[in-house]
Amino acid sequence: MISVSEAISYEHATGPDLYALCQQASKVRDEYWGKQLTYSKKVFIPLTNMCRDSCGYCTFVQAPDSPHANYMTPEQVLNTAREGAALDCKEALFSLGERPEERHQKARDLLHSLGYNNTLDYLHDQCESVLSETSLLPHVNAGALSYNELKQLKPVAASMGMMLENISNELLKKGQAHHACPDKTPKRRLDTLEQAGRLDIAFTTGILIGIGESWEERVRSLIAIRDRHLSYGHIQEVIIQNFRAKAGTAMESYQEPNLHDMKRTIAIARLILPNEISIQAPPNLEVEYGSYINAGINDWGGISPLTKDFINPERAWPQISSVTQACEGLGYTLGERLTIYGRFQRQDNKYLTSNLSQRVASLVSHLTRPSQPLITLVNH
Ligand SMILES: O=c1nc2n(C[C@H](O)[C@H](O)[C@H](O)CO)c3cc(O)ccc3cc-2c(=O)[nH]1
Ligand SMILES: C[C@H]1O[C@@H](n2cnc3c(N)ncnc32)[C@H](O)[C@@H]1O
Ligand code: MET
Ligand code: SF4
Repeated sequence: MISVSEAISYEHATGPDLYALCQQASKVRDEYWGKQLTYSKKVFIPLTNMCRDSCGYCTFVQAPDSPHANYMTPEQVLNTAREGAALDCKEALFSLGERPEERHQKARDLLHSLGYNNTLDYLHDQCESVLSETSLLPHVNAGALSYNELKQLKPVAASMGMMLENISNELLKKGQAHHACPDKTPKRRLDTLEQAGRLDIAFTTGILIGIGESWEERVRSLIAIRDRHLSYGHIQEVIIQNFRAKAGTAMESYQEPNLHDMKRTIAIARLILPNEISIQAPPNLEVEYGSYINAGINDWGGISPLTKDFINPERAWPQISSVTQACEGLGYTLGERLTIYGRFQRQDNKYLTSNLSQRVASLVSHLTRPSQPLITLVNH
């Protein structure tokens, strides 16, 4: 494992130094994960786009006076899930704004008309409905949650997630990405990781890069994730996500991270985090996403044949056949996985309630196998 000071020393690595770093990370990936990359075939369910936070980079959030500010109805949720199931999707990704009812009257009114006082109760029931009415497995990405909230959701979600974003307190200051965002304080985000660990929830997290943090803060954020995992063993994947500047946001003119920065961060993540944690980077936020492979990723995250990426709606998903080609060109195969990784799926284990465990087991047999048989060269 790489030391903190060595990781920090790679801040400006380019040329041969960056190449060597990526080679080292790829070797570690190949030894643990082999020559197969994965993705999860999913539908996106943006349950509500209202939020009490206002992150400087976000276009997902809608102000309450916007005609687009809404909650999806139970019918819309089920229709999306059913259409996804018909297209062979296995995951329903619930992604939503945080506690909008604590700030906006409109959110309270809409929730009341749906019969609820609280977004997370509504989320719980919509996950339950997807579970009982379709074959999809819910994955919940609802931001920072308390112990009791996570506990309430665990029986209706196969896995959950929340991007740590970054542990930098500097980002909370005026003019910075997380100013006046109560759910983006490093304290609340780290506490969510901790509570998910106590509850044995297979958990996805990650860092958003290029939002005003320093390289050292990026490294320290990865170490903070590693430390929570070393206590509980519950982190299944870490997403390295590149900030994309969006028109109309506070950060519309902010510099986006470049490909070198992404590769450097992916490679450092692979070397900092324990091998069993999957390293994921999205293929729709970078034209040259194929070069993430040689930096050490083993997963592309969710890809949808039906719904757009509502968080980055201007960035279309590549065709799955294109991702397959990118993998094969570098000697890798592409295979489908479930939202909960294999390591957490064993029957009767602590990560899944028994009904979820059965659902997971039956879906495993329907996964699309890798694109082509692996040809192994044997050295005598
Ligand atoms: O399509 C997206 N999927 C996102 N996903 C879903 C991801 O692509 C996978 O579907 C799941 O992680 C399942 O492994 C997230 C999941 C999390 O738990 C936390 C953050 C994200 C962020 C995104 C995102 O920006 N866009
Ligand atoms: C769900 C996740 O989406 C990410 N997210 C939100 N806005 C952007 C953006 N402009 N660019 C890239 N990622 C973004 C955040 O990391 C959030 O936690
Ligand atoms: N609001 C949650 C978060 O920021 C999830 C969706 S972000 C568009 O973590
Ligand atoms: S990124 Fe998430 S928490 Fe921040 S404003 Fe958007 S929806 Fe809200």
